[in-house]
Amino acid sequence: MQPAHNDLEAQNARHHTEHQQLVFEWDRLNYHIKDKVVLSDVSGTVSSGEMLAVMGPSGAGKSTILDILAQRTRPNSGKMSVNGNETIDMSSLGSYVEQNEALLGVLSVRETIQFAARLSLDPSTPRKLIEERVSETITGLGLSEVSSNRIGNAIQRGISGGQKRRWSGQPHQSGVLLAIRNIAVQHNMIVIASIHQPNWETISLFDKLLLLAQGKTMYSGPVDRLDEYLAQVLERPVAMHANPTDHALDLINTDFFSDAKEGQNHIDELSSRWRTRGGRYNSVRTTLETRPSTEEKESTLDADPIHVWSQERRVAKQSIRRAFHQTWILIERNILNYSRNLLAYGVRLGMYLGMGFLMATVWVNLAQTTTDSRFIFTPLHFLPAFLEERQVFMRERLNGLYGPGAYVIANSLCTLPYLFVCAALFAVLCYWSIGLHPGAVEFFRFLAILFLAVYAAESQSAVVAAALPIFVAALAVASFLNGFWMCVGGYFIKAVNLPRFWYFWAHFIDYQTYAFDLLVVNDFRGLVYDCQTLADGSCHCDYPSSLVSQGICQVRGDDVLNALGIGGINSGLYAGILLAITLVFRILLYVILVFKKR
Ligand SMILES: Nc1ncnc2c1ncn2[C@@H]1O[C@H](COP(=O)(O)OP(=O)(O)OP(=O)(O)O)[C@@H](O)[C@H]1O
Repeated sequence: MQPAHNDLEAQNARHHTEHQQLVFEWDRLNYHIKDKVVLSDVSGTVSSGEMLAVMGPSGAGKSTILDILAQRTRPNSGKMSVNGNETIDMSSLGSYVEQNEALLGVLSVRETIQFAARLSLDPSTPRKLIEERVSETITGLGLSEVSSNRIGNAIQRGISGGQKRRWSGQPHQSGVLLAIRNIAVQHNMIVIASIHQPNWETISLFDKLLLLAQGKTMYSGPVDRLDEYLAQVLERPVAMHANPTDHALDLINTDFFSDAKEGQNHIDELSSRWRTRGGRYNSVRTTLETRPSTEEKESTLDADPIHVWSQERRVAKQSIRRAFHQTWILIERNILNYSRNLLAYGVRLGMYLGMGFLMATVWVNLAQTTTDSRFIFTPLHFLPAFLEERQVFMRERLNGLYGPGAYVIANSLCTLPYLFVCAALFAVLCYWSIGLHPGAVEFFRFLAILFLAVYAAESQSAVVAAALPIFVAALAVASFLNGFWMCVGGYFIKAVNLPRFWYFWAHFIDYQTYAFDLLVVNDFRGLVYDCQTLADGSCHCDYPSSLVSQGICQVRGDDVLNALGIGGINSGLYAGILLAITLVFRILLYVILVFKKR
């Protein structure tokens, strides 16, 4: 659904595709992982408007064959083609729906489908046409009544599990499948689904069946000829009123064989029967062997709408205009997501407010009596929301909707205003009650530094979660990094006293170093603090004071800064370095997402 450098041509091509008969074939696909044979010589075919069910016991290779057909996994050998054309980009032609489909819980059903349609269609597609498509899909899936309900997530309840499956197209119920079947027939689409233990009503909605066991083909052909195959070839006729697929699944299940070797022999025997006598059930045409020569192919290729469409979509994927368009749609979607997402921003805002309140009340007037002011940046609450967003990105990227560039730009931009609001509320709550520098310029500088530091911290968390998409693992690494940066940033030990090994590298790549130093300089420069007058009348300051020798029992802020070794820092340079570190995190995020496919 994604044309093109020439939009009109591309839409024509798409129109053709919808009304053209497609034949998707795969021939002798083999796949192994090390010595383990996962798929062995699996062939099959399915045409437009048809539904194919992939079935088999656990570990049969169902997920693997789907991954191969969707070009998410490369087979070790074998061929795949659409209308005889092997140079097909499946992500441009189809979509892949996984069992636990990642959706943004705070969007409504209609919004979710709308964004998916806008992301996949060409920028020039009229809004009216998109709305028509969206309405058709909602009606087709029987979701009209709940179309304005939210999908729901761990915190906010939304549509029911069954309705969610209907939207994501998980074929567990015959009602869902009937809806999918209607859409497939109406739009001349091919549907391939892995399905467990269907009843006869459900399986009869499928036209074809691919039955696998231990990676081998047990049957591949029309559903309504399965009982014939079982009776005539395997000599195991189906009992009257029994479900042929249940019978076939029982036959190929080796779980209850006492001996693994015996089970293996049983499957080998069934597989050999299929190889020798199954040909007439499997209607794989021989196009993969008798396809035209290269010259013939080239001359017919241009006229082939599949080829044209696929080419157009490939060009479209690279077009700058399309990239901008998609980035904009993602920004719109993020704004909706963040503004409604209690998990993503409600909790985080609450945390910043709580921290601000705590500092304001616990450390009240702290700065007037002592000369220590430190803030800790804990970006861990950012992880769950980022992981949800990342999952959605991975699915949409694998389906060819957009790339990591659009995602990272949209995420980086949309995070800014929300973090700014969090930082501003935090600053307003605690700045004056702690008794930080009373100047207005210093307040705004404080806010700017805090905002930059929080953004850097969140960017670091995004890098960690992008590389390690498991919540507890990301949490552990991000917590470790936070502790690490605190150690080398000069939080526990004055930076100048750090062991040289840590000081000369870790200290200077630590974003907290620059944030803390900037905050401390902002707070101390230009102020004078009272020191303690002891019982014997002598003056005690926490830091060496240039004023005590002049008979004044006070310490200048600049004396404190000199004692901390940061009296002479260039604030502009430090802010620049903080920005540069954040930029490096954002680039790293992009690079990780380019290479990480799941
Ligand atoms: N990355 C991998 N490393 C090792 N073995 C693997 C890997 N991926 C799959 N396999 C093996 O390949 C076989 C087929 O796996 P696949 O996930 O395709 O089966 P399945 O039919 O989808 O199973 P299930 O119904 O249980 O999900 C299994 O025996 C599995 O253990």
